[in-house]
Amino acid sequence: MSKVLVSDPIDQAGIDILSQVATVDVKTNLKPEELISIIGEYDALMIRSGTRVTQEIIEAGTNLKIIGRAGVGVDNVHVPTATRHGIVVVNSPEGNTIAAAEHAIAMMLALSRHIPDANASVKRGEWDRKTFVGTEVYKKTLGIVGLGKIGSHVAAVAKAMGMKLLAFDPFISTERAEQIGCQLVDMDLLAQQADYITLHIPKTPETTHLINAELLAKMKPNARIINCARGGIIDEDALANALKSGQIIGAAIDVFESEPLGESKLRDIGKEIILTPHLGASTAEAQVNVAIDVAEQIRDVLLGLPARSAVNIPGLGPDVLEELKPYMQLAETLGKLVGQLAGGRVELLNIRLQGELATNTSQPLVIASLKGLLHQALRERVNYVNASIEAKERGIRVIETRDASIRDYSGSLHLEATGNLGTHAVTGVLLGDSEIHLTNIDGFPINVPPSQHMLFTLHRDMPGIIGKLGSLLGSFNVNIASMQVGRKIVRGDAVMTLSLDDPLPDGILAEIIKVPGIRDAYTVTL
Ligand SMILES: NC(=O)C1=CN([C@@H]2O[C@H](COP(=O)(O)OP(=O)(O)OC[C@H]3O[C@@H](n4cnc5c(N)ncnc54)[C@H](O)[C@@H]3O)[C@@H](O)[C@H]2O)C=CC1
Ligand SMILES: O=C(O)CCC(=O)C(=O)O
Repeated sequence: MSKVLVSDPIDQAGIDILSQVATVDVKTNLKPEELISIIGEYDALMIRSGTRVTQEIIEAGTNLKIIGRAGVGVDNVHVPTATRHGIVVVNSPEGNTIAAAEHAIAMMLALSRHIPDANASVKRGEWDRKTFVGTEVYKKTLGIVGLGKIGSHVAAVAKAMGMKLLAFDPFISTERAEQIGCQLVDMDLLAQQADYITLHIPKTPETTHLINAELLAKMKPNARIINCARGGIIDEDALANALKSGQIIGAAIDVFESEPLGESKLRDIGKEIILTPHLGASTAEAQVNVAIDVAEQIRDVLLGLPARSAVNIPGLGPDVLEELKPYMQLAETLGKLVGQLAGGRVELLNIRLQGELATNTSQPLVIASLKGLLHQALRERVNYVNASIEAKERGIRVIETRDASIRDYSGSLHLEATGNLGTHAVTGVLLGDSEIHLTNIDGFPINVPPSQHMLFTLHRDMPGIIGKLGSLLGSFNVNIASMQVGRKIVRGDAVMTLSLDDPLPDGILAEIIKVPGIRDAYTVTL
């Protein structure tokens, strides 16, 4: 049975799902060296934001197949190292969207009405109504930095509260922003015009210290800033100075450059600042959502299925994945087949999406084809995560083409591999929803389902040849499950496809090639 380590607190709903397929150990608050010393035992690691999954931890996780982040941000996982080692990294892109958006709104209102300090003062026994006069958000301008999932929900709620919305997000179209009711502006204009700024962007080299002394200086003197995205997007020293000097009047911060927050100038600021300990996702609902979302993906990957929200496998949204899963299986099978037919070192893989398949996204099919192609060389070391990198490192060029006009089946996939030993091509289709059929080998039409052990011969179509091959296989005690000949013209060249019950014994291929009329023979294990 597989083993999963859960190293941050996650909802029981997630543990229950993992327990269906694995032994689950929950060990929280581990020091990095403790994690390094035990991670080698585990097939999967499930975390929240508390565990930093460093390069060293990943390298020590020699059995790891998947790291699941129960949340959005994967900045606490060294994703390039995971990718390099073929480890899938998954997250829950939407499970805590509402929670984080509502926290940002709560922070904005709490700042505007001084709720934390008013509450503390009443609890101290005071009744001070003058100090805590607030401001309304109605008709004020909210500048949203990052108009993704959380930013968009913040926009919807803020609009309903009567706020004017500006947004800065270089990766979103004006039309999309308008749909959400936001005017897209550049960062400087947003800083100059907003009464409130709320951050909903990932931490990247471009966004690190995006809010710095220079930008804070451009903000209105009565402006407030909210960060429920990631620590480090705001320069904390610059923010502390801007608040102390009265350059801006308020900040509400949920995420910090270093967490848990240690010594910090931010702690010394009074009622102008609200600090929460990374609570954006901490709602009962969000924790159930992210735990289920990520646990299901870990379960699937441990069962050999692809994950729906892998951050290091591009282009696999849940809908796309559901539709393409059977085609990925087809691509992988064809990749294995053409790789073994080509033998030797493959230098070029041509992938053609045909018929209805031509309208689909190709990236997952390319990845699955490469995974199949490299299987012979790398076995279980190659997976959906590292197939593209491994192919690149081996100098395999990939050319993708589409031909919607090929209509012999509703959709088919054609792979052609060229290597130091020649070129081979295979075509396959799905019958029904998921039954794979091979429809062409090296230009010869066939119609056979793939099987674990297969033999292909290139021969002259002439009487007696099938019988001779059958007797030869029988003399080696190899049982033929099915056989089919594909030819273009009668008595011309032909391909024989045999499904065998057993693997071919060593040395038999050389004997097969000696049969008069047989020019070549290939054995394939799928
Ligand atoms: N405080 C907490 O507990 C939580 C924090 N988060 C954080 O909130 C942030 C936003 O999450 P989502 O909305 O789910 O992500 P998302 O991916 O849906 O949206 C992010 C948006 O930022 C934009 N963006 C990227 N680089 C940018 C740049 N340089 N300048 C301006 N915009 C840029 C993108 O185009 C995208 O629209 C993430 O950092 C995530 O980790 C998410 C959940 C909980
Ligand atoms: O796990 C948490 O509570 C933090 C969530 C978060 O920051 C995220 O999902 O990006």
